[in-house]
Amino acid sequence: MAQVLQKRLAFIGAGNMANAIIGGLRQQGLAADLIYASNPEASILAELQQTYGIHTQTSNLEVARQAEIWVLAVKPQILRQVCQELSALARQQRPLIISIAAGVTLEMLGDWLGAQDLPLIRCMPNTPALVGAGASGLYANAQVTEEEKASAQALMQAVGISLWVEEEALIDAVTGISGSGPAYFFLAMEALAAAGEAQGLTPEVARQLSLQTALGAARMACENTVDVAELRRRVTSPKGTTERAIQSFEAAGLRQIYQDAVQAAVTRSQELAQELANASK
Ligand SMILES: NC(=O)C1=CN([C@@H]2O[C@H](COP(=O)(O)OP(=O)(O)OC[C@H]3O[C@@H](n4cnc5c(N)ncnc54)[C@H](O)[C@@H]3O)[C@@H](O)[C@H]2O)C=CC1
Ligand SMILES: O=C(O)[C@@H]1CCC=N1
Repeated sequence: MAQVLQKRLAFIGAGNMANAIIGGLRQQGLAADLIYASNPEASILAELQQTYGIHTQTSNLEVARQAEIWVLAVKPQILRQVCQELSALARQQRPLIISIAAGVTLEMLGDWLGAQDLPLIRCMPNTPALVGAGASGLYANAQVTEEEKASAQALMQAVGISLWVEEEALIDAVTGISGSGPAYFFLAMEALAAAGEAQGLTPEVARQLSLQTALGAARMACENTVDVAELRRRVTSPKGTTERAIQSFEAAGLRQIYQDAVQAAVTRSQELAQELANASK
């Protein structure tokens, strides 16, 4: 973090994910003065400015001009236009450019920015960054220096864990596991609460029991040195209630359901790359 504290950050696109990272950085004590964000919607910027005290502008160029690190946080389908808008400045200013867009390859980014020799990082974060519990995967091109890698690592570590992958294609796997992953756990919490309601609990009691159980299980899994499968076994008394529930999950093919769901997300990430490449032709 010490290194990033010296750097000015520009978030180009200030939606859900940028918000989560900015919120996490502010909670970690990063000075508001070092953070800039742009978005076409003035109302979004006003809220960000009010909540976090950061610099905001509707102009991407003005915000980018201020910063040494750019975080490209627009939807994949808009990123080409944004890169083209910033390309001359990128070549002149040579910031470290971090894209968090799903499915957008470093080669596409280089094409859209008009130069393949810019320092570019592909990063796949997730929204729990907002509460300092994010998980990010990172991949850098050959132009990124060790110092810049350390800055990107420190930036993402300020809001959670941050891991480098060895091949760019593995960012699609990261997207399928942790980028989209919070939604899988939210769905599990919704489903467990709904099952509680079906058993006669009030919605509020079912919701609280579901959420607290998810929190407790996640904390035990992360804070304990014991493997999660062993933690599961410790809940599962022989001939008891959990055993029946786990048998029901296994019979329904839950493990395969996870494999299929992650594969669907990874395939979509690859498809996005293909669609964006076709649209660039
Ligand atoms: N939401 C998530 O959980 C995650 C999202 N991502 C990636 O982050 C990126 C942003 O996703 P979200 O924040 O969910 O989307 P979002 O739609 O909430 O945010 C994008 C923002 O960009 C703004 N925008 C539109 N055109 C613009 C332009 N020309 N210049 C600047 N800003 C512009 C929009 O007004 C919007 O506020 C996507 O590429 C997505 O793949 C990555 C990991 C997780
Ligand atoms: O759903 C999406 O496409 C983005 C990328 C990962 C999480 N949200």
